[in-house]
Amino acid sequence: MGRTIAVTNQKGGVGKTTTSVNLSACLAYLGKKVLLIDIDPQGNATSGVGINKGETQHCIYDVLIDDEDIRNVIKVTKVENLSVVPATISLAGAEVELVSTISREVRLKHALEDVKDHYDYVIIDCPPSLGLLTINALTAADAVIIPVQCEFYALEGLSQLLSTIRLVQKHLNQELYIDGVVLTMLDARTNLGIQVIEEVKKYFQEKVYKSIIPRNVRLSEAPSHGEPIIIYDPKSRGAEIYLELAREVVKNG
Ligand SMILES: Nc1ncnc2c1ncn2[C@@H]1O[C@H](COP(=O)(O)OP(=O)(O)OP(=O)(O)O)[C@@H](O)[C@H]1O
Ligand SMILES: [Mg+2]
Repeated sequence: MGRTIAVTNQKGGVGKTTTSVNLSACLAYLGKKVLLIDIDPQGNATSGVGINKGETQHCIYDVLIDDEDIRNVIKVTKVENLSVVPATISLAGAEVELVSTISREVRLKHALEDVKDHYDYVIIDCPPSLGLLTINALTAADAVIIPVQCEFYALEGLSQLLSTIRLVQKHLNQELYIDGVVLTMLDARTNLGIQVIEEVKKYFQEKVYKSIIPRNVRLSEAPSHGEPIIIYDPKSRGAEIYLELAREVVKNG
């Protein structure tokens, strides 16, 4: 049976999308069948795997709000084994529209029931908020990956995220667990980065992945070419480290 993993942190710009796209592509590279779900109205994961948002008719919005069959929304990507459920700007309205919708927290979970078992991994790229879109992701997921940026305010907001996860566990998804915390954008030249690593390890202990993602220019360039790093520059440090992370995730189950 496949595993569904939500990549989440309500803090903006910590590496959620970079991790979702590249972890998905690396899992696919390892021979796993992967479905990447973009549930962020910014649609960065969608364009990050080479899907043109302007030419996308249906997106995750139609699934969540209009009960469109998710199978009609899935698109194949140029990465073998990797498909995507795209997001477009129309999703921006969903957060408000969901409020008055029946079973508003379980819409994604129900939509995935038909397709989940066709994939080894379903990876969900969450928006930078703890609203209903993220709640849908946490309710549909088996596990959570939390990217934490190696910078001064790294731990800020994490207690709010953890209490949201606990609330979801209590009321919506008892089985939800944290697969791991991934440290991102490490600048190894600074002491600050090392301090943050120690602090995060003290807090999350063995939940911190051994693969720590360094700042890598190739990782920041790849999205503008619509390619995950494993395609854009497979020999780069960014590709190596996301492949290592993918192996850790596979080892976890
Ligand atoms: N390891 C890295 N090295 C260099 N640049 C990176 C790295 N990880 C992410 N970036 C860049 O940092 C920016 C933010 O990353 P990303 O979009 O993945 O964060 P996010 O958490 O998804 O943001 P948002 O909260 O807006 O969805 C992007 O421009 C991305 O290209
Ligand atoms: Mg993002």
